[in-house]
Amino acid sequence: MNPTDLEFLRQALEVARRARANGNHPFGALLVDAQGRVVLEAENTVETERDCTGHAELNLMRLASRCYDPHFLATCTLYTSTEPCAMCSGAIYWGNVRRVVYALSEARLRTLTGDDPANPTLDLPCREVFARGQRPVEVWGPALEDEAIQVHEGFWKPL
Ligand SMILES: Nc1nc2[nH]cnc2c(=O)[nH]1
Repeated sequence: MNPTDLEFLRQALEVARRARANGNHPFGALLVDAQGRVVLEAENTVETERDCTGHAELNLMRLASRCYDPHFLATCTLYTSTEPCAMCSGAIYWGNVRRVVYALSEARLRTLTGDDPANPTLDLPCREVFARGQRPVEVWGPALEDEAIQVHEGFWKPL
């Protein structure tokens, strides 16, 4: 990880703040090419689209595979405000993105969401999902967790 990675992670936290302001869960993701250009960004849309698969990273990968070919995607980095869940890790893998940088870990997210039925955390580290694939995906994180937690402050309502 380098200082540029931290800048892009902070941008992903901004996207997560926007998702929350737009009535969704506080998650956001960015796709950045090898020249350091942000080529796509996506918010979580679970509430407004009434779509249980509307996670930020899955929305990003759906767009990415429509807009770009897999050779290009292999040169990009996906930045996300929270570690990708198992579902999103699958989408990242199938889409051929080879580098992921995340802020908040899934395990730390679980300490915030507790037993809130809106987020029954699937606590499976993305590294474990990627390790089962046939092609490597480099993963960096957690990073900036204290900043990442702020985006979730007061959002989740554990029973
Ligand atoms: N990383 C991530 N985790 C989630 N858990 C629930 N929704 C999301 C999402 O959009 N992104």
